[in-house]
Amino acid sequence: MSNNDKLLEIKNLHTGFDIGGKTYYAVKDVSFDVNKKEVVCIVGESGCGKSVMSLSIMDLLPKHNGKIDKGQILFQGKDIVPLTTNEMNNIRGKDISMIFQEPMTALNPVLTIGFQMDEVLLNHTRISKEEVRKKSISLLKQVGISRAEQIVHEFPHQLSGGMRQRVMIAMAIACQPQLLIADEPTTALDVTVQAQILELIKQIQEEVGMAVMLITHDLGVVAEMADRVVVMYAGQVVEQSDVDRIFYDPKHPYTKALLGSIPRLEEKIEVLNTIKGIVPSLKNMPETGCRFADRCPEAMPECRTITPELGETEKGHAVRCILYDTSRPAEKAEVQS
Ligand SMILES: Nc1ncnc2c1ncn2[C@@H]1O[C@H](COP(=O)(O)OP(=O)(O)OP(=O)(O)O)[C@@H](O)[C@H]1O
Repeated sequence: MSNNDKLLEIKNLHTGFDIGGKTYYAVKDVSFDVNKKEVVCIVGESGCGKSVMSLSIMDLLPKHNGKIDKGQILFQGKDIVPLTTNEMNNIRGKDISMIFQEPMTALNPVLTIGFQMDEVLLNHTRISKEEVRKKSISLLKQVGISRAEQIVHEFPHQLSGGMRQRVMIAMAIACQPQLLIADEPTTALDVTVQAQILELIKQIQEEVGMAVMLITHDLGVVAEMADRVVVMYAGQVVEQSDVDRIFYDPKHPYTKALLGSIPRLEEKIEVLNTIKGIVPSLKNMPETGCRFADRCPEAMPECRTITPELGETEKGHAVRCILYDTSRPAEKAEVQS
């Protein structure tokens, strides 16, 4: 992979929240890349820092207590962390777009769909008002809305959840972004509609040639969509690799536990496997040792004293676990087999 293929490079990102005068990190030392035209899925349970990480990229952190403390976010080779609000407004919606779990919260309830669609194009392009409306209608058609000419005059509440998500996708792709960030885009939808929306994202990703960073806790979605997978736990990347190796050769005990909690059709299950315990809250994050140790079936005493680093086990496959830390003495390496 050459440097020219890299679209987004997140390097040692630390995003913290000020709570009672102390900074607590929801994202701690996160590094990964998204290459041009690829789909990278970010997985992990609720509270692992997936949303905070994507809001950091978009400069949409809550201003009153959230901030990037350290690290870089290179977009097309340029660090976007130091950019001003105005400079970020130019990038957001044009080069990087985002769709959220609940489109109703992202759409303005008192403005028509057409008005909101037109606004995106008017903000980022120089085409005339008539052209803008034509383009809005054609974008709505592109996302599978056949009554586009009528829909532009309707308000968000007049549409179903699936239709609203289609509108959000149309708005997100209006300016042909290089990167679409989709944060749990189907969680609020019925199962059949979920499949249609994922299919639509995949189809548009291929048509437009954009990269997609898809945040999900659903490994079925990952299997369907991902080229590469980044597994997050408690604000850190614990494993990343191409999708096949995540499913067929997972290394980190957390990844294995996530995979173990997927119900399989061929197995008669009495009790659904779940991962025991919960993701620690920001205030209860262990300062040293592995953050997963308390829930890890493979934990050893050293896991509570040695803080693991993310290291490559083979090219393109990185794991944050002392079982796979090749820089450690040989006796540890034996545990791997
Ligand atoms: N504004 C905030 N102030 C303080 N803590 C916050 C804030 N927003 C998020 N957090 C905390 O940051 C951590 C990571 O949250 P985040 O929403 O990124 O998790 P997530 O993996 O996206 O989960 P979900 O799938 O539920 O969205 C959590 O412990 C959360 O409580």
